Amino acid sequence: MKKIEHLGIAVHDLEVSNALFEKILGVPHYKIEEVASEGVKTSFFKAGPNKIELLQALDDNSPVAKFLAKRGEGVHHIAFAVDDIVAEIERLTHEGFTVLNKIPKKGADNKLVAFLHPKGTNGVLIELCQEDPLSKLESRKE
Ligand SMILES: CC[C@H](C(=O)O)C(=O)SCCNC(=O)CCNC(=O)[C@H](O)C(C)(C)COP(=O)(O)OP(=O)(O)OC[C@H]1O[C@@H](n2cnc3c(N)ncnc32)[C@H](O)[C@@H]1OP(=O)(O)O
Ligand SMILES: [Co+2]
Repeated sequence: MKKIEHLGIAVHDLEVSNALFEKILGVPHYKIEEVASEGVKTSFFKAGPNKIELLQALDDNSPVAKFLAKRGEGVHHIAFAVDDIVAEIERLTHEGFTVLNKIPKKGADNKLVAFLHPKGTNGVLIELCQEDPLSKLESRKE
């Protein structure tokens, strides 16, 4: 694990929470992105070298909707940056952690992501994030 890549915070209303976190952090969000495959709409802030990801559920089937219904708004996950997400998935699986998706999936902000079940991580949902090499190619095409 290289560093904390972002802190994910589940919110009911992205617009309301964008305004709140702009006040808290003193900077505007730099990106809003929907990740339909995860059932989330995200908003990103930079706080110095750190990143905050606000997450609103797109529908009731979203994992964030279930989290909000059960626990309300709050810290949802911690994401770590990794150089090689496939190797990390293999390493953590070998260590006995439950990796929720053995194949990395497309995340927000040009990342490939995977998640560890919180049951095996002291109740903290852990996300692994690797820069998506394809996103560099896509940005060159633009
Ligand atoms: C990818 C876009 C973006 C990015 O950064 O790129 C994201 O970060 S998307 C984030 C949203 N996506 C996910 O969270 C995917 C991984 N999460 C899941 O697969 C589920 O949420 C899962 C498996 C963690 C829980 O789903 P389940 O259907 O089992 O819900 P339950 O309410 O029954 O939960 C079971 C058990 O886990 C506890 N739980 C659930 N969510 C969390 C959480 N975020 N942090 C800590 N603990 C969590 C829940 O309380 C239940 O425990 P119990 O003791 O039984 O109450
Ligand atoms: Co995240």
